[in-house]
Amino acid sequence: MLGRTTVEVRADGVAVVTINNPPLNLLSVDVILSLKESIEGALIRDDVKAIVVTGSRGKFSAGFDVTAFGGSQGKKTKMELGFMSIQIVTDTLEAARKPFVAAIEGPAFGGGLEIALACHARISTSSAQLGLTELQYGILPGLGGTQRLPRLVGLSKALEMILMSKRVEGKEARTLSLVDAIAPADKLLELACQWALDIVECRRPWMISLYRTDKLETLAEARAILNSARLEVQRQNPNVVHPLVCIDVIGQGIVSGPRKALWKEAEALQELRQSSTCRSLVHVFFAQRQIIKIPVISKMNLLPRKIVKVAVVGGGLMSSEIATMLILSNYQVILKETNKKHLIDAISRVKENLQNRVKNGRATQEGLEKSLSLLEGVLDYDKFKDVDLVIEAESESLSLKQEIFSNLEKCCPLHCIFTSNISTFSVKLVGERTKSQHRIAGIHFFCLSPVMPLMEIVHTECTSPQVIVDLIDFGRKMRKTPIMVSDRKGYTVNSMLLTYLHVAILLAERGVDVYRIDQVLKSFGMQVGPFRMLDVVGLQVFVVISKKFVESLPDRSYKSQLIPSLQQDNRKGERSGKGFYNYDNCGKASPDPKLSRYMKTARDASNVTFIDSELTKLSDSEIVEMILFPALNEACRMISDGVVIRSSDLDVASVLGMGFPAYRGGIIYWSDSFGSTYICSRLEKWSKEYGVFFRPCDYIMERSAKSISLTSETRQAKSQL
Ligand SMILES: C[C@H](O)CC(=O)SCCNC(=O)CCNC(=O)[C@H](O)C(C)(C)COP(=O)(O)OP(=O)(O)OC[C@H]1O[C@@H](n2cnc3c(N)ncnc32)[C@H](O)[C@@H]1OP(=O)(O)O
Repeated sequence: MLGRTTVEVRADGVAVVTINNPPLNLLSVDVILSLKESIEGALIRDDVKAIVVTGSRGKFSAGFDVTAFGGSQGKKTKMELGFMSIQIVTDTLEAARKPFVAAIEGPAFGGGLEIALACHARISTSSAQLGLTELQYGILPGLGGTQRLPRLVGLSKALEMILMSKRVEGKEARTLSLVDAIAPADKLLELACQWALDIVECRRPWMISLYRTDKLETLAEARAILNSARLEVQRQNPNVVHPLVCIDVIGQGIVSGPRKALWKEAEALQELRQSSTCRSLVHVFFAQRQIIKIPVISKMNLLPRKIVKVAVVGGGLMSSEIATMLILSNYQVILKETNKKHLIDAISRVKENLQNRVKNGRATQEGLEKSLSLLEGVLDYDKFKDVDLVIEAESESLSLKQEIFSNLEKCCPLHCIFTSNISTFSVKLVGERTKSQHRIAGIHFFCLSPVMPLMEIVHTECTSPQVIVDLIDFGRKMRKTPIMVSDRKGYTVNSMLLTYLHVAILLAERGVDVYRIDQVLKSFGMQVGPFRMLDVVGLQVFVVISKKFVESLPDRSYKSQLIPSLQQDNRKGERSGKGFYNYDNCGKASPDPKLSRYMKTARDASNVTFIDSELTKLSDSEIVEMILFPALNEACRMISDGVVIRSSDLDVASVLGMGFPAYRGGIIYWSDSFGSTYICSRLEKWSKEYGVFFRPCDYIMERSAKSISLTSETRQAKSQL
């Protein structure tokens, strides 16, 4: 269907071409063809002196509809190479004999921003969002962005923005010279039209981004910058090619001229959009958008209630981290402890967290003071009468938690939501002694929560839809991705993670080198290997969470003395300077040759009398399978138990909560590259050799028997939502 742009010619001779494909004005071949038609129409009209391009309803354009990318779907929109980028954007728009100005409000991402880059000037609002986000989908900017952005903001900045899919706000874009002026939303169109007329009257320069050189570094500098960018992406992401391809295309423009490079960009886009990396990343993108959709509740059209004041109960490490996140998200926070010294310690930790942000340039001293002014420490419940949300983060004692919830019911207003930052108990059990079950839920921030983008919302069968809507909104305001899980003793995403860590310990105890395991998993694409992860999380935290897991699910966990033996020697992980690795003053990790000593102690304690030569001979891919299939097994249990709403939620959870590589699509999606039969047979084999820990769950066995993939939704999930 064509006709996704409109044209209005104003009395002053400016034609306003509006991209009109709500809600986000996404681009498609049809929209681009309609844009071409509108532009050509305006160019041949004698009464049109200049053209302003904008988007309808306060949104410039969020770029191409990414469903057009990735494998077979991508082929549907295959068209003549370079048609959109060269024929339309470059030769029709940028080369036009009338000036074009982009008026940008809201999102201008990917192809949307690329259209704006080809205009002769750009005006935006200060809160507009601009970015070339294509690499996040395994492709590269395909409408000339690889050539125009470096020419507008300089090569270094452009590389940073493109390689990291970085989004900037209008005001930052102005300082980068990405936009020429900032205007308030209600004056944006007026200023853009005036600017366009000023270009006609030669009062402002007519800039063609593609041929600008004033911001480009010298050739020698450019080569050095490109080389270091190549090394960095190879170091960070050795398994994907699209960042390197993108750097090459940018480099070609600088060395051989932008026109030639536009062709190379078009060719590269054509190829990359059909890659499995693109398919996986597009899957993760949509899975992430799906995750907050709860079919039953969506139909109720409930609006989230405003949460202003949040109380955090408990003064431990986790509480300080939660309080820090809350004040950084501008919530008023009460931090409650029972003991004055603990309260002072907790507040000091919050201050320390904030000071670290100032030290590493992520916040200013003024910002620190503003954040701290939102925090109040208390020793009783007097100030709880107007809190909207309580997050209980006390130590893992059921009776203590139950007592706190009973007190909350007495001291908080009726609308207040009670949550527990739970990891090992059922939320229902925690709230059992109250009559407020409808407003009780779990919120699970993960270890190292300020950097972990995942937040679990644990609902019971009594949690009200309104509370769920409120908590999803709360999570998003905290810039977390909320995943809804049903009450299952807290072992949701953690059960995947713990299984992953337990099997790594099992292999290490039976002779596979710890550092090899880490290196293999890192090469596979995990953010960090399991042992490095244990050090980062802290061995004590692992022991506390793991203990309950082992107690409740002895068949699905592996008991080892490895970690206790390290702890006995004061090796507690990165924070203590030693764990599985040694850490220098800058936190750099290096392997420790003395580790074998602890291995021996652990082996003796577990009665593992010999090093398993079969295991020491495992290939890299076998190590990956042996460590990740049990986690996948756990994920499948969650699907069949209805803990999550849909299997793709666990793909997101594995990426954001475990550090699973997004370019493999998440743990369930990845399983399709093996098939259920292979996975089941491997688990069965290991189960015979190394114990029930590896036994495949019914879900995998059933699917294997029928040769059905683990991702296909043949059975209605049993989620309560
Ligand atoms: C050739 C070119 O160089 C290639 C490109 O242009 S690649 C595309 C670049 N564009 C992007 O990266 C933008 C991605 N989108 C976003 O970041 C966010 O959607 C946004 C910040 C623009 C808006 O966020 P928000 O208001 O929260 O809305 P959000 O829920 O994310 O999106 C609304 C709907 O649009 C969909 N959507 C958003 N961007 C989309 C895209 N680029 N393609 C397809 N669908 C998209 C979402 O899936 C969602 O669909 P649903 O309602 O059916 O679930």
